[in-house]
Amino acid sequence: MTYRLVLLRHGESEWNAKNLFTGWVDVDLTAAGEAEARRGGELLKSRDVLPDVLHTSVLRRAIRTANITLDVADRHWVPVRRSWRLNERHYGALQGKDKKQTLAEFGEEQFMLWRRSYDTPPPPIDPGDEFAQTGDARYADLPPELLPATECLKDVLERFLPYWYDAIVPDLRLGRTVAVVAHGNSLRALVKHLDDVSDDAIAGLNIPTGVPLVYELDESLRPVSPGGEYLDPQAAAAAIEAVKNQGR
Ligand SMILES: O=C(O)[C@H](O)COP(=O)(O)O
Repeated sequence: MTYRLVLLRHGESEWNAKNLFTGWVDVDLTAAGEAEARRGGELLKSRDVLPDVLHTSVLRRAIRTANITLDVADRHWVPVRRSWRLNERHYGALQGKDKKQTLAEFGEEQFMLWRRSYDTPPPPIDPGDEFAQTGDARYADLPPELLPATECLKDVLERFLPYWYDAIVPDLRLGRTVAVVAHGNSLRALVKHLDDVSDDAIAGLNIPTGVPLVYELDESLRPVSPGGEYLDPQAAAAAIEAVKNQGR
């Protein structure tokens, strides 16, 4: 038996369009991002990849992408579960900063370390910063030690995996087609786990906005085809290049 998993990064957000580091700042989709979400739903419907359950983060750009995509695929009625554990990587003191300016100020090596390395987090955000999540109601029940001030990708994987094993895997084992609608870096963390990508090689992996990535998983929940299959490979390749070159 194989298990079907659909990964989808939210559509273009307002801060993606402005080239700002976003992290846990709760920005909305742009009109283009909404159109990407609709296209994602059309692709799922046309390829008969129909989610039976969906897991997403507690951030608007992912939640709205999930709602639009499900609606277009006529799957608006399936259960949706939300967790902070699927949030984008917390970008620390870089939240709200311009990517181009950050590259110019700190140079290529530091920029790439903060943006794409496995275990180098950006500087922590000050709790009083306008882009910090201090007092955010959605994290009120979170033990303080779990609320990040910054994260590297390793941190994201460590807080994602409990949800993967406790919430997503049981849905897969029931034979359900499971959609995970999340963020560029939380999905990079999951892909690293699924495809066993090395700590060095993960720096070269980028996830496009709005293009469904379908994995068929074997009994050990390992991909039958490493890397999965984008339902629109051409759109995915173009969007991946755009993500890779952000800030340049
Ligand atoms: O949080 C952000 O800034 C974006 O969603 C992801 O940004 P990145 O592709 O620069 O990591």
